[in-house]
Amino acid sequence: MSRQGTGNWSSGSGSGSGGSGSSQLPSTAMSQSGEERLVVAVRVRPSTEPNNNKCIQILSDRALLFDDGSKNRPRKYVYDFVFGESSTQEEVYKTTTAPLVKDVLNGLNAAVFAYGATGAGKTHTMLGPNPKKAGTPSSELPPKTAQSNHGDGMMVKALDEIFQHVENAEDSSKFKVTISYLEIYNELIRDLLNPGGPLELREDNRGQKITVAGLSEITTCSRHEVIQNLLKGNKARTMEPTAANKTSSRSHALLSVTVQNKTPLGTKQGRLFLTDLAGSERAKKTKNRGKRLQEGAHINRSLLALGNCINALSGGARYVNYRDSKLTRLLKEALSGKCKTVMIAHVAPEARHRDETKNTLVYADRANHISTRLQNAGYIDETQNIPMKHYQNLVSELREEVSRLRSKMLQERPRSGAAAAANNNINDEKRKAELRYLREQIVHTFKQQMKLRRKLLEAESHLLGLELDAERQHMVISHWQGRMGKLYDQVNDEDAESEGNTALKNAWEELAAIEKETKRFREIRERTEQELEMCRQKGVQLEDELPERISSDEERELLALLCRVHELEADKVSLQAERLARQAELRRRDLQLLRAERQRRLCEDIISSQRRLIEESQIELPDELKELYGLYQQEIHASTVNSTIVTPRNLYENKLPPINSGGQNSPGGSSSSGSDWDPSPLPPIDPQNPDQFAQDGPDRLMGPPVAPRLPSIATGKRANGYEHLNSTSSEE
Ligand SMILES: Nc1ncnc2c1ncn2[C@@H]1O[C@H](COP(=O)(O)OP(=O)(O)OP(=O)(O)O)[C@@H](O)[C@H]1O
Repeated sequence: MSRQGTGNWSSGSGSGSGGSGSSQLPSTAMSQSGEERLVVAVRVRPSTEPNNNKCIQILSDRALLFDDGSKNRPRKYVYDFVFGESSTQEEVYKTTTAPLVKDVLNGLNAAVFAYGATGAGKTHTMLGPNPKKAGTPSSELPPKTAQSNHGDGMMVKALDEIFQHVENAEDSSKFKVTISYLEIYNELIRDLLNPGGPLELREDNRGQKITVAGLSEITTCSRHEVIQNLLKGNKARTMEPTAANKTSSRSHALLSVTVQNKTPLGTKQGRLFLTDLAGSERAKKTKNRGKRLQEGAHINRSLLALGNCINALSGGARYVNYRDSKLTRLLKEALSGKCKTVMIAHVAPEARHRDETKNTLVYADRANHISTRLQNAGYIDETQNIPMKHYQNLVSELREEVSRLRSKMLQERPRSGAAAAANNNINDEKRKAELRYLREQIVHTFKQQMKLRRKLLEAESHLLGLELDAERQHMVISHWQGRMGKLYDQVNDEDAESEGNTALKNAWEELAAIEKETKRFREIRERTEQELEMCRQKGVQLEDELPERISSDEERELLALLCRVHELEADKVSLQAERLARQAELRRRDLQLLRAERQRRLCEDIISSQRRLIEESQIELPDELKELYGLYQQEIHASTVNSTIVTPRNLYENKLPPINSGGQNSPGGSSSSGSDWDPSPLPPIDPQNPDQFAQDGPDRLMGPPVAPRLPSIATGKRANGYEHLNSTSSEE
């Protein structure tokens, strides 16, 4: 067993793809277009009341009736699956989680999360009955003596199946299974495998890769060990008795299982996220006070953030705010389409719980409308910072082709009748013409292949550019929406005249155009890939005809020529990829700079305001603060001393650097405390223009919205040389 202190929560390149894997999920969940709906199951826990006063009636394995207690007719709800009170853990597992486990073993990502009001049965489904008190689950026993593991929850069952698969594999040493297990309690992340202080959530500057700093990851080949750890983690989880549930989970628990499998093509990686959410609750009903009440508030807030994301996603919103809680940040990948996701909503059947039950059913109904486009299954990408996988694939394809041709060259082929005859009569005109024709055909196919490869690369690079443009517009939107206290909302036309609204409106429009363009180029890429595949097959077919028609030496010569062409092409693609990677990196850094600049401006804004407050209130500065101002002064001094050209402005800045962006104060300009450091050690501010910074502040920086670097897309064409990619034909 090994522990690592990394805790990379997002999946890296091991991304999901629809289609493969023997999914048992309903056909409605997967459409022909590759769009995938979030699968929603509803489980009704057994009633705890002897009377038969229930608000739920099961109609079928997909539908139920809900009676809201009013005079209205009971409402019918339809989901992907409905599990009644007598449903077993095994049934729930087989239908919801087992298909995902198969996908994970195939290198895809998948997630299951249990949702519902407190006491509705989430923990029972995910962990089994009484997980805190659980002694030895049956699954912990060696397989042959296991009597029954019917009670185990989805987590144990999934781990069990994964390890069974590994044990049954021809070479189990090629597999690596890693788990991490955390809880979010009162918006703090705790490691359940190695309990200690709260852990920090980090994300890369593109907001794509989420990591939990210091989270332990346990890598093991032993099923026994991993389940032991899971049980240990469950015991460490925060659970307290409440009026609503004797063993109420007061935290969200997130288990991540990563399976790596070494294959001849590289290491496949799939990841399964299993989440037991804390239950939503009503303070009145749970009678919670003090600490319990505070916990409840945190739980509800994060579930509200999750609900907002579900609403936004189900309504087809283009921008979804995952940032409102740690839970949504960690579940971003599960919700946003990078993996197959199943939500198991839990409800209590008793009439007295009808309000909570209704909320859950409506929530689940909304979630049922979320559809996403899954990404292809992936291999671990060593250069995760640069999305150049496509180029690497192309280069390795070409190299594979070279080695295939080489081995063909070395093969001793039996001379066919035609070839032998050819050797006997070297001047046979007909044979020569035939050979010429064949050669031309082969060369033509290879030329075509090269052309298609180039087209693919161009489309890929254009898509990369669009991705960065979209990122830029998202930054503008999040900036203005945050600034104006709005979330997810599109701009209302009525108040569109303010600067912020104009910036937002433009950014949304720009984003819509970028999305349209992205869709178009994805289609182009898909078509080109298909054409390339057809072309490749044609080439192979022509090569196979060679031995029938020409002599061994001629064949070798031709194959050697093709090898050379491929080698040159592979080198060229490598260089091209490197150049594009650098370009992409530069553009990404541009974005980082913009973001850093925005933060810097905000900091300066804060410092200036505080500074004004200090001076106006004539507060004596603490020594540490004086020291910090001194350092700040030195920093600016150093940067101006390093500047080679001395201008009146940096001469002035040497002496008295303004705290804000500088340059606006006239040399020797007045500060509220005088024109020099004495008596105040503080840099001057301009009392004539207190809003000077506000004018030059981050709003200015973020708006007017930053236009994409690529030429305008409003015309439907980008004047950057990509128009030709619209053509679907691979003809010259
Ligand atoms: N399907 C089921 N079969 C048998 N017992 C169940 C089932 N579902 C729930 N229970 C029992 O109901 C009680 C409450 O369930 P559980 O603790 O799983 O709810 P929960 O939704 O996780 O609540 P909380 O959000 O407060 O943690 C437990 O005693 C549990 O054993």
